[in-house]
Amino acid sequence: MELRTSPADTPAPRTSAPLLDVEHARVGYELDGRLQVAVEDVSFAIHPGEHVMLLGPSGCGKSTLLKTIAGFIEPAGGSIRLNGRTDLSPGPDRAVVFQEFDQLFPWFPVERNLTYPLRVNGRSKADAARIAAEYLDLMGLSHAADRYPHQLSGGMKQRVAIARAMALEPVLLLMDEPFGALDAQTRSRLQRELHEVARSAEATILFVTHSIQEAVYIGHRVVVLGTPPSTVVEILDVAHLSDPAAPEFTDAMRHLRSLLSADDSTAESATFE
Ligand SMILES: Nc1ncnc2c1ncn2[C@@H]1O[C@H](COP(=O)(O)OP(=O)(O)OP(=O)(O)O)[C@@H](O)[C@H]1O
Repeated sequence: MELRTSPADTPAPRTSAPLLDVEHARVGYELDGRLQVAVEDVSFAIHPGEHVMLLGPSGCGKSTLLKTIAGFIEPAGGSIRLNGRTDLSPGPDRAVVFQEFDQLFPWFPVERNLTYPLRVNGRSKADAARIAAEYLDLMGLSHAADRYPHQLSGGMKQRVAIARAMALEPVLLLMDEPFGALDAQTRSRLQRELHEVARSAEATILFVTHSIQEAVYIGHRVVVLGTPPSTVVEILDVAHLSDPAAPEFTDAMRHLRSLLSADDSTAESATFE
């Protein structure tokens, strides 16, 4: 099988202009007055409607990159442009879904968890209620609209967090291992749901994962990062792969596993599903 790859800093050509353009990004943390570099040199682009997966060993800087794109961290070098703009202070144009189950407002029922950020961002009461109902329905949560977060399973909480983020209709949805804390069965159900919902809503997504299977299933492209301080090892086109039973799907997984294990000598974790 021929795998479609693109050189690390020249993403496959697309007809539209990139929504997000990351060029030679360098990111680190100040410790004792010195910059500890987590991400050395990373370049990739995301076009409207694409789902780009960040895959790499533990500690290689996936979350750091995602937080930089969210505007929580200033890059130390290179450039990150969103719709041509380099001012990336945090805003509702980039909604973030995290791994933790406690990201919902515990004192609000599910419906209010969705309407509250919509109201804060200027939507009228009627609009917020209509949009919340639409996204709760999309994520199969209409029956749980009046429940409080503590009355939900872990999988339901993550579905609410995804519905809330999508309801903001961000230009870019940032997901940091949103299914990482779920049991295997719930995780594959949510992967299927996200696969369907994100494609039908034409959402543009940057998704951090440890799971090779998840990367190939949900992604259009997989950006593989190496050991820290990270650079891009390869960008793999997997847009045509959505059937986990297909031999091409297994071939892509095998290829990614070999890339990751070849680059895994100093990684904190060597396990990739
Ligand atoms: N707030 C912080 N202050 C200082 N160093 C940090 C901070 N957050 C992360 N780091 C360091 O930056 C590096 C990259 O961490 P990051 O969490 O981005 O990696 P990751 O690839 O997302 O890891 P994992 O897959 O285990 O979640 C690590 O060495 C980590 O210890």
